[in-house]
Amino acid sequence: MLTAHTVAQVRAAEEVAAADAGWDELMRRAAAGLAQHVARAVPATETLVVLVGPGNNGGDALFAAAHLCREGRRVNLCLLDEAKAHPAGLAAAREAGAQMVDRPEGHRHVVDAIFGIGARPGLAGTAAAWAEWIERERPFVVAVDVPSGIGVDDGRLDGPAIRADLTVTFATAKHGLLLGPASALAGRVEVVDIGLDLAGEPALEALDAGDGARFRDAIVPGHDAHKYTRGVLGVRAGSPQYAGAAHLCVAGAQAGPAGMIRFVGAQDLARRVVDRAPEIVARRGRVQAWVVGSGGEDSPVPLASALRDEVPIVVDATALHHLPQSFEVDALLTPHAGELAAVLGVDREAVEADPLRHAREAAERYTATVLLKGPRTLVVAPDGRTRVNLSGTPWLGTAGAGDVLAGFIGSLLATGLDAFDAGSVGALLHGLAAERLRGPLVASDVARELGSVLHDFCEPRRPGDGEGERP
Ligand SMILES: NC(=O)C1=CN([C@@H]2O[C@H](COP(=O)(O)OP(=O)(O)OC[C@H]3O[C@@H](n4cnc5c(N)ncnc54)[C@H](OP(=O)(O)O)[C@@H]3O)[C@@H](O)[C@H]2O)[C@@H](O)CC1
Ligand SMILES: [K+]
Repeated sequence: MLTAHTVAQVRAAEEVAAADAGWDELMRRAAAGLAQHVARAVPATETLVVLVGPGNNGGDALFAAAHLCREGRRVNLCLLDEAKAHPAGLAAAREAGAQMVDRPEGHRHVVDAIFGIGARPGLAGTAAAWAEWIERERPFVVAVDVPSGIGVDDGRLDGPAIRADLTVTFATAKHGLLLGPASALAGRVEVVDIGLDLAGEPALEALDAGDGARFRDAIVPGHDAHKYTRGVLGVRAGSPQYAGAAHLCVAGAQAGPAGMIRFVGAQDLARRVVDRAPEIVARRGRVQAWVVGSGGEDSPVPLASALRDEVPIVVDATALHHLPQSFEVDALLTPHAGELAAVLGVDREAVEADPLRHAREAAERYTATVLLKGPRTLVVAPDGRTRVNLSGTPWLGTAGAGDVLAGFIGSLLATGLDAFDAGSVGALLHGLAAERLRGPLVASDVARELGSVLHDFCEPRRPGDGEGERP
């Protein structure tokens, strides 16, 4: 799992660590970690150019340059302002053999240490010209801590910024590496431990494929499990106009861990669902969770009726039009930006400009977890805990993908995960399924892939497992 914190949180933790270890030691750790990552990512035969700004971000990179020179690498330095470059770092890099150059042009490998967490968004002057050169020539770029020029805390872009292939960030990721338009400039994110203690601080989290162990016990059936102990999911989705949504929501649910699915809907639709998926029980009865709304009729009845069961619920699509004032069960709302805008009575553009704030507002207002779909899906609990989903590809922007997601999350909910975990695990695996399929893809493909993605998440191969044991 990747975690991200705000600049204020990082600064406060740095003060504490520096009081103990000293500022020079923190920079030494940052530089050593940075040098290691650069050495791994860039072939030893290539000449690097380091773009050095006026602050400690430049200092980190200058000490890293000294490391790399001592390992026999060729490193050139391009200073934004020689008078302001970190003096000790500059001396160390030059003594180790780094050469000064006037411009980065001609290099294919770049270290961006213009600005770090001390920066305002947007680059100007020479730094902006460097960003434009990178945009044009697309050398391989390693950003130090953050790509220079991004809004570090909000992921905002306000003018030119550096586009990186790899960001080597210190202590924790920063919000702008995971959220908003800036997140598209971060590339792969690697975290270097410099000894800051952020353990008690609320964090923005991003689950990854390696996090299955913490959910395995809740998801994988034990040896004595039967269909009812695994959880029963009720699905109330689809309508005469959107019969496909019922099939896709059910397909997503069937890929999940619940033991049984009940489908509730008009007789004709229910018959068609059972024709395609004979495992489905088209009869009311007890359920451990509900999914309501995907492609469903636009009426208050389905949600109100499901809420009477007092079990956790996924509220999707048309059901979002009929929200109660506040939820008393563990609820997950799954809007996209337009739907969330309608829920909050604001413009879609406002939600797109600041998705996190709006998702938090809705979560608090309705006492529900909000899963805001988008290029970086957010999952926000009513108490403010927040996860961002980093998996997926743009091919996932396809009709019916949301119906599959709602069904799949419903199944996770029925099996016992809470809305926050079910939403974030569901979004992660849905995205991983799309990554495996590459593209173009359709929503049914995603539903078919999800079962095996869930299996690998919960029971990854261990070293020593025979190849080819599993299909
Ligand atoms: N503290 C620590 O212990 C550790 C810190 N570490 C490292 O330090 C980094 C933070 O360093 P930092 O605070 O010196 O800020 P940094 O981003 O390098 O530069 C700020 C300078 O840039 C200027 N400036 C900003 N924006 C601008 C703009 N748009 N256009 C033009 N100028 C702009 C700004 O000017 P000012 O706003 O003050 O006028 C100021 O002079 C952090 O990211 C990490 O890499 C690690 O070593 C671990 C230990
Ligand atoms: K940087």
